[in-house]
Amino acid sequence: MGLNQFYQEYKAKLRTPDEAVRLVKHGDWVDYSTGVGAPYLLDFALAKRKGELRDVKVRGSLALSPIQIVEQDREQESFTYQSWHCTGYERKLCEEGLCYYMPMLFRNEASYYRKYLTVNVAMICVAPMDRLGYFSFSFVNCTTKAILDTADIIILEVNENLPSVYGGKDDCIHISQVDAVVEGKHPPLAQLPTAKATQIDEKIAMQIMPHLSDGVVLQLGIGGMPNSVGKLIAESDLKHLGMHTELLSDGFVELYEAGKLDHSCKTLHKDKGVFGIALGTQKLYDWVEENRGLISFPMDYVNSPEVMSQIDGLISINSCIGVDLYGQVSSESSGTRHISGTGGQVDFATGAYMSRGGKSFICMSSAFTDKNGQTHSRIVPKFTGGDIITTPRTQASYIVSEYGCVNLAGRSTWERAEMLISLAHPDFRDGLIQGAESQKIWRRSNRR
Ligand SMILES: CC(=O)SCCNC(=O)CCNC(=O)[C@H](O)C(C)(C)COP(=O)(O)OP(=O)(O)OC[C@H]1O[C@@H](n2cnc3c(N)ncnc32)[C@H](O)[C@@H]1OP(=O)(O)O
Ligand SMILES: CCCC(=O)O
Repeated sequence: MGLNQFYQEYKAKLRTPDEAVRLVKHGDWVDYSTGVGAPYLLDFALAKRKGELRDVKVRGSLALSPIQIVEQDREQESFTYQSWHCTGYERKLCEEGLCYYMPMLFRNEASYYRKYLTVNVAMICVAPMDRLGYFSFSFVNCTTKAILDTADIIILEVNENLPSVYGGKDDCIHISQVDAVVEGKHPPLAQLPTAKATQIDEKIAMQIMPHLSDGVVLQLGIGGMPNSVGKLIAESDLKHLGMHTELLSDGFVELYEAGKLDHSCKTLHKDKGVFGIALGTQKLYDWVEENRGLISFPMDYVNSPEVMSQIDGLISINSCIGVDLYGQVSSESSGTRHISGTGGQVDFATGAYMSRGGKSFICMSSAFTDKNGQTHSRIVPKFTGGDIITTPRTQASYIVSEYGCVNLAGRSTWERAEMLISLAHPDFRDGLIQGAESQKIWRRSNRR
């Protein structure tokens, strides 16, 4: 078989975006690829069919740029959009009733597709085809293969800005498996810069440092705080660190540049950093491109607690919106206001617990100041406003604020209340004690 054959097949399947989106029918479920790999040309073309199509449901995730089927159809005449994990943009859409969240555990998302979901048309962005007819999923291994395996019709959008990225499993698709290909000019890749570390972030990171040692394997979650911890580790004396993370973010580039990250002590995938999706700045994207020290895997592998149980010293660092005195962790909503998603938080809390020497840290500043300048304690007696519980109290382990670090695992209700109140801002402690007393989780002998 001549190599030229793949180019011929590519040419035969090449369509304009307008031609390709003609494959969508009334009532279809359409899947868009995730994050920095979201389709751009196909989205614009599909949005042009507003008013003509009826009841088309589009699934997406971690959208960093405006989604045209939403923006061009705010009346939802033709399209309904739902997301597996909301960015700041999608959270605003949720508030306007233009986006609906799909609850999930990231390790299970692929199996939802394989077991239950219908995908009539998959629209997936990929790197340009290689000489053997393969398209790399680039920065978005994630759940891409499961979506494609489920889809009746596969349309690839080649994004010239997406590089080929090495993967251990489910990281590419062959031209022979595809129905249509589109190509065209794309804007530069969207970036998600890490927020600058605050003094409170640094104090929180200081609470975690005594739990780390040479050779530990890190997972850093989404948001400013986990990345601040990464920065502090980069400035420490720690060495020979490893990476096994769902989200590969800029914090890891800092660790690499500081000479800390060589994966040499890993008990699984020694010498290789493992990730599911890369999302950050162009500096991160440049580092990941054809980097033989990194391998992407699908989320049902990266986030599998059984896989994590084979990694000694797995340290998971994530953040949350608030915690109640029972130890329930809310990380994806504030009351009924949807903010982000469960993502991999529960997967990593479970897996780090199963890792020999592993630990799961969930971090927060003790208080939050809202847009009106009002300060609220993140530690509350109980959740009352519809706040979604992300990590249940049975799975919560180390909780960290700038005032300390406590381990809730195995602790009774009164011990939890006492430990969590010790993490609260002093201004809120008396109120929390009163709450604990009225909820009958405060011992007479508890410290005041
Ligand atoms: C496993 C891996 O490798 S990655 C997986 C880890 N995944 C998770 O942990 C999933 C759940 N966690 C998350 O989604 C994030 O870590 C978060 C949301 C908890 C924090 O992320 P950050 O980006 O640091 O959040 P940030 O401080 O910017 O707040 C996000 C929004 O929540 C709002 N918010 C945050 N805390 C509160 C609060 N206590 N009350 C009300 N609103 C709040 C903020 O105002 C902001 O809203 P805005 O965009 O309208 O201004
Ligand atoms: C990729 C980030 C999603 C999550 O929070 O798990």
